[in-house]
Amino acid sequence: MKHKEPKAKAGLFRLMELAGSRKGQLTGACALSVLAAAARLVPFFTIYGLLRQIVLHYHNLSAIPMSTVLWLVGTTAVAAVAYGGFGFASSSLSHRAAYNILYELRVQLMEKLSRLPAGYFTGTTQGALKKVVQDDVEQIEEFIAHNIADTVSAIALPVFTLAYLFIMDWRLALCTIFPLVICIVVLSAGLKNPKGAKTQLDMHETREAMNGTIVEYVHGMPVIKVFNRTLSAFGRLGKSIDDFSAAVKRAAYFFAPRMGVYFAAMGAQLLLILPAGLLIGLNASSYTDFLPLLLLFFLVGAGLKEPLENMMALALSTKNIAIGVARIDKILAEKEIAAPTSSVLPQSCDITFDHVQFSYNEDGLMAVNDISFALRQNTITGLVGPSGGGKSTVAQLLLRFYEPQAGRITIGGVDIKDIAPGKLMENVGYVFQDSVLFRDTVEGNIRMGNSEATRAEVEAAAKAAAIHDVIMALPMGYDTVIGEDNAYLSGGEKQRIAIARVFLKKPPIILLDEATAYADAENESLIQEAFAKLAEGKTVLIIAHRLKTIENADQILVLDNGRLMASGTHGSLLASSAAYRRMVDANERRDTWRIRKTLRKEAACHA
Ligand SMILES: Nc1ncnc2c1ncn2[C@@H]1O[C@H](COP(=O)(O)OP(=O)(O)OP(=O)(O)O)[C@@H](O)[C@H]1O
Repeated sequence: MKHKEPKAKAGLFRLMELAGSRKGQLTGACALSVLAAAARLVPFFTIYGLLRQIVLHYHNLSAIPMSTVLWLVGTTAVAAVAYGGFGFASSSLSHRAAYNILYELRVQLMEKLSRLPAGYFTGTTQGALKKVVQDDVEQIEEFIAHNIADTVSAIALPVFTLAYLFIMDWRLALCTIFPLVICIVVLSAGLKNPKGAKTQLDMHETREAMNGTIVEYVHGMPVIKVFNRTLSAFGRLGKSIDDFSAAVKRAAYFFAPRMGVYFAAMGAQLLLILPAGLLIGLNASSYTDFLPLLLLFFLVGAGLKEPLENMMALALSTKNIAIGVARIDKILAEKEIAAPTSSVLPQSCDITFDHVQFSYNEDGLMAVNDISFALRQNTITGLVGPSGGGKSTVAQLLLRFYEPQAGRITIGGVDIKDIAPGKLMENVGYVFQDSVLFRDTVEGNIRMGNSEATRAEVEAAAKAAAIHDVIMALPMGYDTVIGEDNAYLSGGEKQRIAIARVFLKKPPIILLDEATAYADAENESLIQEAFAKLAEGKTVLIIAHRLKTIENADQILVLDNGRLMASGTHGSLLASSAAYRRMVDANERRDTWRIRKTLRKEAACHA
C-alpha cells in the first residue's frame, strides 16, 4: 500500500502547532473567556426577570417579593464580578501564552538562521527576514494575546444565547437568527469568492510593497536630496501608493454591496421580531408572560450584533496571520548547512580548490568556473581580477557561505564539508570589505573575535590593528557604545576594528578583502601595516584591489569571469600573463590619475 504523507497544516492549525507547549495555557484562556461570555449574558436574563415582575405586579409594584428582587440584583452583581474576574484571568493567561510563544518562535527562527549558510543573507533576504522575525511574529503575538480567546467567546456567546432564546420561544428565536444567517452567508461568500479573496490578497501585497518602498525612500533620503529629487520624482514610491489605493478601491467596490446587505440584515433583526412578536402576542394566553418575553428578544437580539461583528473582523485578521505563519514556515524549511556525520580535524592549513564550480542562480551562469589551485600553509596568496571576476565568491566558498555545485575544497586534505561548521570558523578569520559593527561597546565589538579574551588582550589586538589611539580618544574609551554618545567611526576605522577582531581570534587561516573605499593615504598605510602584521605566520588569501599590496605575495591568482586565467609570482606573471600586465598598467594609471585643469574649466556653475 502506498504510504500517504501527512498533510502539512496551514493557517490557524499550524499556528496551534507552533504554539506547542503553550496549548494548555491557551485552552485555559479560551475556557475562561467562555465563562466570561456566559457571565456577560446573565444581566440580560436578570433584567428580563425584573421586567417580568414589574409586568406581573404593574398595578401594585410593592407586591413584588423583595427576596426575588434581591436575588436578581445579587445575581447581576455576582455576574458582573465574575465577568471581570474571568475576563482578567483569561487575558492574563492568553498574554502569558502569547509572550512565551513570541519568545519561543523568535528563538526558533534565530536558531534556524544561525544554521543557514551565510550566503542566504543577501540584501533582499535580510529585508524579508526582518519583516518575518519582527512584524509577523509580533502580529501572531497580538493575535494570540487578544483574538484567540475572543474568537472562542464570540462563537460561544451567540451559541449560548440562541440556545436559550430557542428554549424561550422558537418562533421569535427564528426571527432573531434569520437575518444573522443572511449576514454570515453574504460576508463569508464574499470572502470565499475568488474575486473577493483576490482583492484582499492584492490589498495585502500592495500595502507591503508600499511599506517597503517608503522604508527605501527614507533610507535613501541623502541620495534623493543630493540629486534634488522630490517625492513626485521618486516614481516607484508614487506608483506603490497608487497601486495600494487602487487595490483598496477594488476591495471597497467588491465588498460595498455585500456590506450593505450585511448592515441592512443586521437592522432587519428587530424589524422582524416586532411584527412576529405582535402576531404571537395576539394569540398569547397570558399578556404578562408575553410582554417580558418580547422585551427579552429586543434586548438580547440587539446584543448578538457585537460578537458577530467581532467574528467577521477575526475572519479577516486570520487571513493575515495565515500569510505570516506561511512565511515563518518558509524560513523554517530553508536548507541548512549539512552537518558532517563524522567531524575530522585538519592536520595542516594547506588549502586546495579542486575543479570547483559554483553558480548563484539556476540560470547556469558560473560565478566560479572549474577552478583548481592550492594555497600552501603559511604562505600569502593574492587574488586579483576585474570586478565581478569571482574573487569574493572564492573566499565565501572557502567559508562555506555557499556549497559548490561541483568539485571540492579541502583544508589539510579534509573536505570542508567534513569539518564541523564551528571548527571551520575557528580556523578561518575573514575581514570583510564592509565591516559591520554592532551597537555595543568598542570592547564588545572587538571581543566578538574571542569572548574569553581579557581586557589586556583586547587592547593588545587593538594596538596591533592600529586602532588603540582612536579608541582612547572616544568619550568612554573601550566602554564607548558605538553609535551612541556621539561616538562614530569612519569606514577605515571600522575596518581596523574588524582587523582587531581577527587579531584576537588568532585563526591560522586568514581571508582579507581589501577595501578601496577608505583609501586615504594615512588610513591605507595603517591598514596595510595591520594586514602585514596579521599575516605573519598564517595562511593568507588577500583579495587585492591595489596590486601593490600583493607584489611580494608567494603566489598571485588572476581570476576573470569566474575562471583562473593565470597564477604565479608578481615577476613571473609580468613575464607570462598579458591579462596581469594589463591590470598592473591600469593600476599604475589609476595611481597617477589627476583631475585635469581643462576639466575644472569646463565645470562652470549652472546659473
Ligand atoms: N549574492 C549574489 N547573487 C547572485 N549573483 C551574485 C551574488 N554575488 C555575486 N554575484 C555575481 O557573481 C559574479 C562574481 O561576483 P564576485 O562578487 O565574486 O566578484 P568579485 O571579483 O569579488 O567582484 P568585486 O571586485 O567587484 O568585489 C558576478 O557576476 C556577480 O554579479
